[in-house]
This record gives sequence, structure tokens and C-alpha cells, in this order.
Amino acid sequence: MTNDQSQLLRSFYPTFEHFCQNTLHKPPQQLEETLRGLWLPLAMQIASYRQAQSRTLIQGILGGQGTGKTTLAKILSLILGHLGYRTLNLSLDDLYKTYSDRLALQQQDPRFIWRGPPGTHDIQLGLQVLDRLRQSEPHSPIEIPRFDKSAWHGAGDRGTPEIVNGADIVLFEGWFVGVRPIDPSNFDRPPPPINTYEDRQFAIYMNTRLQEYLPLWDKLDRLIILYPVDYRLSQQWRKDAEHQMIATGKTGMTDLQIEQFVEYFWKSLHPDLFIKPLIQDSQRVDLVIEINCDRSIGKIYRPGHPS
Ligand SMILES: Nc1ncnc2c1ncn2[C@@H]1O[C@H](COP(=O)(O)OP(=O)(O)OP(=O)(O)O)[C@@H](O)[C@H]1O
Ligand SMILES: O=C(O)[C@H](O)CO
Repeated sequence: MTNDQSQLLRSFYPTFEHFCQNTLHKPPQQLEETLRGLWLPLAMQIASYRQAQSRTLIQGILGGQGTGKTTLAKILSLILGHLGYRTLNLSLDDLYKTYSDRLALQQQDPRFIWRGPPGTHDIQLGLQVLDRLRQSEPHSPIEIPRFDKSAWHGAGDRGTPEIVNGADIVLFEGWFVGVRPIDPSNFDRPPPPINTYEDRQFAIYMNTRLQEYLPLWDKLDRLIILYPVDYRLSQQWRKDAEHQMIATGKTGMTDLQIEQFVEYFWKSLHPDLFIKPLIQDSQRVDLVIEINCDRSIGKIYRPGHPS
């Protein structure tokens, strides 16, 4: 640990303790290693990238469902705030089409059974928001869309927007932020749960819809990946998050609904087909963070340098 990191650790520690107790509901000692080994150095790295450019930095965070993107963005934003940077967290989920627009979409194409896959987001809205954040004058208010996952019994809807006066750093996270279309030959023998003819057709279609998101990914200055040792861990982690939400008194999905929901995501953009190649892609990805089964941090490396 460098001197700067040790100093930051000391001054930030009370906020970290509060975060562990109130957000993660875990004893701080359990997360101290993650704080030292990942959160503090990563925040300092992001701060240095911001310093090296003259406008808002857009830091992408890619990771499957429940891999901890929101949590990572929250703690990074606390550390960066502590360092004096105005940091805004934006999720791909915040760009979902409204509930009624998604119902209309489903009527046109019944394969859009849930929110989530390419086609269910308002890309223009995302472009507008990111452009405004990138160009913002110090005091011009910007409306940030916010998605409420508990609305409509867990189907979710756009909630009240947040008004901000610009940001120095934007942490833009999502389950396919930065993910690009792949060669259609990958669907000749797709992995489960892409099992039936219809599954394959849907996966091929989703790959084409991904093209529409590329202008959004062009706004990213950097991209990090949260990469679980096994993508199937998403099932349990996504359930944990929903249970936590329900425990706060909100409505949410049942376990069975979550299982189908997560499987639907795998059918639309399978992690092995879409995320695995990115962990080798040093042109598009800056850092890979492996997540172990117990949620501890595994290897952290630049793409293509796993040891
Ligand atoms: N480092 C961590 N240690 C322990 N638990 C964690 C950690 N990170 C996240 N969690 C827990 O895992 C669950 C999922 O985390 P989170 O909501 O941050 O994931 P996500 O990737 O944003 O999910 P989604 O794609 O569904 O939005 C939550 O219950 C959260 O409290
Ligand atoms: O809840 C959702 O919409 C998915 O988990 C993606 O974040």
C-alpha cells in the first residue's frame, strides 16, 4: 500500500464502516481486504484518469446480474466524493423504457417477456444524458432518469428523475455495458440454456439489436469488467439482491421468477459468448476483476494478462 493509500484508508474508514453496516449488512472486518485490495486503489486510479482529461470521465462497469456493479459503483462514488470529485452513478437499468412502452413492445414481439435484453432500453435518452454530462457547464441542471425495480410488482418502471448539476466522474454500470455484437457463427452450436430452435433465433436477433447500443458505448472513456468465476453464480446473487429489496418493505420477484428472469438474460446475451471474449480484449477493456464464489475478489488484471 502506498502512503497516499494508507492516508486515504484512515480518513475514509468511518464512511466505509457505515457503508458495510448499512448497505451491505456485513461486518467491516469482512470487507477490509476488498477495501485495501480493490476499492481504494481502483478509486485512486479512476481519479487519476479524470485528472488526465479536461471533461467528465465516463467509467463503464460491466458485469452479469448480481455481480455487484451497483455496490461497487456506490462505494467508489463514496471514496471519490471523499477525494473531492462529484461522482454520479448511472445504471443501464435507469435507461429502461417505461413500463407502458415495454408492454407495447411485448405486444409487437411477445419474445420480450421481461425487461432486460437489447431493445428494452431508451438509447436516445441515454445518449442525451451522457452527452449533457460530458458537456455540462458547472451549474446547468441535468435530469437523470431513475428506474424503480419494485414498481408493478417487480416488473419495474421509470421513477422520479434526479436533478444534478453536472459531475466530474460518471460510473455507468450495467449487465451489458460495452458488450458488442459477435460473429453469428457463434450461434451454430450455442451453450445452454439456448436449447431450442426458437432460443437460437432469439439469440441471433438479440445480437443484431446490440448494434443499436454501440453509439452509447462510444461515450465510455474506460471499461472494467466484474467477472465471476462461474457466470451461473448470478442466480443466487440476484436472488440475494431481491430478498434485500423485499426486506425493506418493497415488492419484488419470487425466487422462481428470478430464476426464469436470469435464464432469459442468458438466452439473450450469453455470458460465455459475449463477456468471455472481452476479458481478452485489451483494446476495449482496461481491467478485469474476478469475483469468487464467496464474493471475495480474485485476480485483478489487464485483459490478456491473467497472472
Ligand atoms: N463485495 C460484496 N460483498 C458482499 N456482498 C455483496 C458485494 N457486492 C454486492 N453484494 C451483494 O450482492 C447482491 C447484488 O449486488 P448488486 O445489486 O450490487 O449487483 P448488480 O451487479 O448491480 O446487480 P443487477 O445486475 O441485478 O443490477 C446484493 O445483495 C449486494 O448487497
Ligand atoms: O433487474 C434487472 O433489470 C437486471 O438484473 C439487470 O440489472
